[in-house]
Amino acid sequence: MQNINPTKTKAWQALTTHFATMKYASLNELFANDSTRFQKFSKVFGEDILIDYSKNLINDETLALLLQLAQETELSTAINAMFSGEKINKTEDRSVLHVALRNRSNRPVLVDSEDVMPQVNAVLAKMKAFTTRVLSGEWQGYTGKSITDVVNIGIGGSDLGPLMVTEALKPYKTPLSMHFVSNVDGTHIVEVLKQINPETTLFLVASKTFTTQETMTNAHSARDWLLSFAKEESAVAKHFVALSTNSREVSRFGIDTDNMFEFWDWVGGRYSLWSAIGLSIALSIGFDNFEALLQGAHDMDNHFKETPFEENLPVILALIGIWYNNFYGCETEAILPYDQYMHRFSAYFQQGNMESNGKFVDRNGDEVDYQTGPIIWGEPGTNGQHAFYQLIHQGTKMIPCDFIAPANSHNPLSTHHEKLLSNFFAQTEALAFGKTKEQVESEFLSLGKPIEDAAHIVPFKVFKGNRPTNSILLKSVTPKSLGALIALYEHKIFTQGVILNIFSFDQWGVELGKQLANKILPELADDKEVVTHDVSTNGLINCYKSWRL
Ligand SMILES: O=P(O)(O)OC[C@H]1O[C@H](O)[C@H](O)[C@@H](O)[C@@H]1O
Repeated sequence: MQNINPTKTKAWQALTTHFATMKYASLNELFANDSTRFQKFSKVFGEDILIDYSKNLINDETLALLLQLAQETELSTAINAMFSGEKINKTEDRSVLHVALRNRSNRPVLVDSEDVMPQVNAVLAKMKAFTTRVLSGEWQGYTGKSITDVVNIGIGGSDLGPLMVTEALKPYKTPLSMHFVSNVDGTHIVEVLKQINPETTLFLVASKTFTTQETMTNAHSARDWLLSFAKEESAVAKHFVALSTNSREVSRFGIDTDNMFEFWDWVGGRYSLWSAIGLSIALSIGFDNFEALLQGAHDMDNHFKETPFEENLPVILALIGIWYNNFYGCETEAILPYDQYMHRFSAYFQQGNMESNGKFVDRNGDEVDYQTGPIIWGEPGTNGQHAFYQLIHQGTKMIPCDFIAPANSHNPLSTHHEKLLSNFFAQTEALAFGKTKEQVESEFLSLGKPIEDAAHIVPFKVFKGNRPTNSILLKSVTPKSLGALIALYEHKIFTQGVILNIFSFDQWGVELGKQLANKILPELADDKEVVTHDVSTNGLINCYKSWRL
């Protein structure tokens, strides 16, 4: 795989020239001039996900040039390298194989000449057996009672994925009550402990490294809490399991490695919900549904691996993202699910995307002179409409948005879903086509008001439109369709990382803060004035010391 600077490709130069015209393009005109635009720029995945990317500031030439960019930056080679287990995470010397975790075809996947599928399947079998024991009531706590509550203790990828999926798939809930503790702020665990009974609670300590400060602190507090009731160290084995790659640290914590569900260094934290880290998902929705989630992702993996780029959905979405990020200069992208159950979806991909592609050094180790990953944000609709959509519609920044909605609600209550979807359809229409001065004026006239009386207000009611969106309509949110949707976004991020010539699977950017916090922590142990930092940091620490009770 070569490390190609995308800005030095022929396609990039051609895109720069093309952009000089396209920056004046109008969605109104693009639609008016091509009645086949929806057919051309939308695709159905499987039979239950429609992706409409026609409301983007693109034409045939834009896509052709972007596809050429993917060719010139050797995207196919990179895709093959990932799927075949090459160590494409070069800065950590690791393969990137979350796709192996959901490889339902069991095609061999080699890491250092060894097929990883037997290990993957063994852990899945262990997760299945465990889930069955917990759900059947056979797994019992220290007083012989069955489990009613599960607390996942983890942070980052060991929290966001399982939390997002268990929320998104709540309609498939087993009787177990799920809780998630991530923040080292004691409030998080204290509030969860108030809701649970030590005799019937199972703690899943979810940490790839098993050294993460927040998770270890919360896990120790949970263990102390349990032992304050159970009194016997042996209770720990009945109430704690570990999801990790680090068996040594798991044993040191006091969890029997029989109660450990293993995964491997070739699973990135933010791509780990498919691994043992997904145990909370399996307990929350049952193992068959967890397998359906894997299947959905596997179907998307096959699509990504085998489909020509011009039909390849993750590739198309990635290229459109690059068009806005690197040519229009858009700094952010919003993900807006019109599904209350998916309320953590944008938070999940905030980590997925920003931790993967928020890099300023390219694969040669040189500083880039172009934009890398965008800022990802979002909230569920229609709440966002009543909060920040004003700026999306009439602000001075272009914010490409993904609108996601299910055609069928799990809660078809009176007209709620039609109302929700009418907003979903209306918003992308309004963003694309806007409302002209003439339209505003004719609205006044139709109310019988003289236009002179309204003139002062007209400019404020104009919507310039031309604001790009993708619409993703799912038949319904099921384990399988959600699996495919998550994998779609994962591969979009991968594609952008390859084209932008950065390493998407490390996260060195989180280290410095951790390092400094480790230095500061012992300085907080006493009341002595701190003078070892810059004056601002010293001032803050010393003020804290003087205020603390
Ligand atoms: O699973 P763990 O090893 O506890 O790591 C939890 C998280 O911490 C780190 O700071 C990384 O930025 C994340 O990618 C990771 O998911």
